[in-house]
Amino acid sequence: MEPMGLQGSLTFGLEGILAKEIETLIKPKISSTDDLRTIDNYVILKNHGEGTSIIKEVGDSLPQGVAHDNQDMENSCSTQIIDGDGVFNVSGMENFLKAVKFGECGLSYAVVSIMGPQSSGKSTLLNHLFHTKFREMDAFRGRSQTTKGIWIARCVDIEPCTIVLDLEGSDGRERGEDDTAFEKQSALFALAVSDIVLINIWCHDIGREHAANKPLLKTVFQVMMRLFSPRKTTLLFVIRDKTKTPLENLEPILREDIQKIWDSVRKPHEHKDTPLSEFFNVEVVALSSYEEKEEQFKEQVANLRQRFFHSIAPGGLAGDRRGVVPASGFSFSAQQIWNVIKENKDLDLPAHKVMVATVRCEEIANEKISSFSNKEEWRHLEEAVQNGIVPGFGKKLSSMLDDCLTEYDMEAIYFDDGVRTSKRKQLESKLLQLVHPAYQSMLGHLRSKTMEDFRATFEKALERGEGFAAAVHHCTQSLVSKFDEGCKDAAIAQAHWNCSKVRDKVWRDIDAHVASVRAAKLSELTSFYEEKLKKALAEPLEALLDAPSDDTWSAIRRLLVRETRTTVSEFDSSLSAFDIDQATVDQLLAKLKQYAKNIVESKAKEEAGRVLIRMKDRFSNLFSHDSDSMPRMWTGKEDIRAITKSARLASLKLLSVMAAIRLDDEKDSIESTLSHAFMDTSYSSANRSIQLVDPLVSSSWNDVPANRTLITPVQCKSLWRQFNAETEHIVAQAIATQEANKRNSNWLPPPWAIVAMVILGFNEFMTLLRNPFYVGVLFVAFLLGNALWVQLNVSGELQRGALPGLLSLSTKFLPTIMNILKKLAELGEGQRPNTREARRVPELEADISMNRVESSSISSIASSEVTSSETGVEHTSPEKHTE
Ligand SMILES: Nc1nc2c(ncn2[C@@H]2O[C@H](COP(=O)(O)OP(=O)(O)OP(=O)(O)O)[C@@H](O)[C@H]2O)c(=O)[nH]1
Repeated sequence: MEPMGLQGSLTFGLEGILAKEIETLIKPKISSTDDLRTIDNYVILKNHGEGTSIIKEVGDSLPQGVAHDNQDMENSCSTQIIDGDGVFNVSGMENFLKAVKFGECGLSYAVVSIMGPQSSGKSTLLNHLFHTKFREMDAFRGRSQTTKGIWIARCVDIEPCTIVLDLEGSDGRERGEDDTAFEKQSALFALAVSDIVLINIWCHDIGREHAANKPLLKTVFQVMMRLFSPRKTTLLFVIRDKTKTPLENLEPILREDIQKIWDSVRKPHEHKDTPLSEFFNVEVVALSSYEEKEEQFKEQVANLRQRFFHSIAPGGLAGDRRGVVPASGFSFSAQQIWNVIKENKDLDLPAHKVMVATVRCEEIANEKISSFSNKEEWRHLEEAVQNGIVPGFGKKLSSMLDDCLTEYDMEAIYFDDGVRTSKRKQLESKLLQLVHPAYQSMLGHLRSKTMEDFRATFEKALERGEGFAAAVHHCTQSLVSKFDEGCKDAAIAQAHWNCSKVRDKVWRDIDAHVASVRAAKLSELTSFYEEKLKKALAEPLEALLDAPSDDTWSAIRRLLVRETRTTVSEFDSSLSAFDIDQATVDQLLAKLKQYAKNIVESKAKEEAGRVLIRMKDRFSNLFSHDSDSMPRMWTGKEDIRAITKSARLASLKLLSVMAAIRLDDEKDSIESTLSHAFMDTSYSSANRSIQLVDPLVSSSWNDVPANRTLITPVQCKSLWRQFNAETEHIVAQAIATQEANKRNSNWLPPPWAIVAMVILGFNEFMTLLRNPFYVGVLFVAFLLGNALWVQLNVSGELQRGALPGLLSLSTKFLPTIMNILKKLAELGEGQRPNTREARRVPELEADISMNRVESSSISSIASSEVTSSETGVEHTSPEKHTE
């Protein structure tokens, strides 16, 4: 089955012999598309009976010729690299080199080229010598030019890899004497790139004055002078159609011809005396005619072929070659050489070599960068490092970079040392530039992880109760050393990057965090001690300011100093755990001290706002109670004026105490000013008329600064006025009560009633006086009445008022009567024992006389009684009484 579309691809663009060949040779042999495959840009027809063939170059114009090969495609294929118009086929050249895997050869390759007159059997020789398939002229068509431009092919089965250039034949008419002639350009090109140059000459031309090969040789030698540094090329003269004259005879003649041509060539000054051997190794070989003695020809060619094996080894055909361009740079080198030749410039091969090395190393380096960035392993690593810390980051990346650099080294190994090294450095730096963001993100992760860990560890350490400074030190040390380890792990061997900047940032982060925690803790601590101080001061202060006196401010000062000292000392010792500088400590302590003062001041201000109530309370208290804190009874004996004055004085003192804050123990004249103004009546009245000199008409005290003033003079004045107004009614009430009591306590009838009673009751009075019984009864009644008066405290009770006095007396009357009767009864009882005692005296005397009689009989009992008395038992024994 003939594949659809294949027909088109085979015939498309094919022309001339090629089309004919395909039509006749290939097409009939294609049975399936399986016969087609591609190598790089070539469509290959395989296994069609005569080997493998390139049938089309994909995406490029069809080459002008395609060779058929009996071997595998990789072994040989021919390509036109420079066409007849001198255009370099760049893609053709590169595709060819790729197809024959030339780039992998390093320096282990040889380049052979062939020059010679047109139709002198060059292609025939190459095809037999190297098993290439250059197009040969059809012998039956006659001699005409078949090879146009320069063709390239790989010599089959020759090691090392040898490629051969087939040059367009010289036309024998010395076309173009100038350097721009294609013949000279191609000869220079062949000399510049080849290690061995075959020069085809007809045997019959040897020794002839006008031989066809003479212009060619002249050209070769002339252009050789344009190479600054010759490559020591081997010129292998191939004598074609040798006659019966032996080579031994021909060779000297030929060498003589060559020498003559060499001598005749105009040389630059520096090469004036340079021998031919300095530039060339001249070898000569003779071959029989291919047309007439084909077998001999083949045999001789086969022998010659042997000389191309290992031609670059010392002693080989190209053993002396110099300045070889590495195979991977060959294509570029050839292109550049051709460009220089086309521009008609001299060829500086060493400089050219450096240039090739520069370009090729650059290309290799770029390839390596691009292959590195597309590498799966690198992509994974780059992605992973975006998300977090990658353990072994440095090691992995270093190894990847190392691999990349090693690949570069391997590919660029044959290029100029200096160039290679400098390009390697560039490659390394570009690679490092490429991986630097990943390294930075790795450090970034390390930094944030370190900070995260530090926060957690530090918090735990503080929770455990570790001292602040100690916790900071230990956590910082451990985490910074962890960070350092992380940096070491992330370090890229090729980079020698310094992570000290990030390390500094970590330190700064830690410092900032520590500072913020320290500030929070200090604020907590300060609040704690402030609260403590507040608690310690508030209640005593309230108590002190509740009852202001002369001693109030000194007591407050003592309280303030004591509590401040205690709290500040505790605060100071707590601060020592924070390891902060002394200036800050002093500042904090000063702040706490100031806070204590502020508490006092604010409390004092608060109390100063209530001063009027306090003054009134104090006045009311002092006015209504006596010195024993007993409520006053306004009986009439009290000096209300004096009491009022004293109470006002006390209230005035309270006002003067509360008028200013006195924490500095400085004396002031507030009290004297106030008492002078309010209590000194003469002063007050005098000044009422001279308002201008009133010291209280001012918003500040003379000797007290404004910040310590709680109540200004003018406020004092207003307060005092209000105080007087609001306490006046108390005094008035007291005076009224006193008057009322005075009236109530006067119980005697008026004098006129007493006189009337005396006059009218004189007779009854006299009657009573004349009757002794009445006198006795009256006396007893007086005594009883007097006792009752005293017991009932009638006068005292009545002082409280008539009705309450009578009520009180009525309740006390009966118990008092009972009390009096009881006392009288007890009095009676108390006199009775004396009577009994009197009666007991004669009885005792009788007993004593009786006891004297019985004394002897009871002496024994007495002794026992004495014993008992010695034991300390107190009693009244008969013997004691006897004694
Ligand atoms: N007399 C003689 N003719 C030969 C020899 N080898 C080849 N030929 C013939 O010379 C003719 C030209 O052969 P090619 O190999 O095409 O010659 P060429 O030098 O490559 O030709 P151009 O590429 O056109 O310069 C052909 O007809 C060959 O048969 C030889 O050794 N002696």
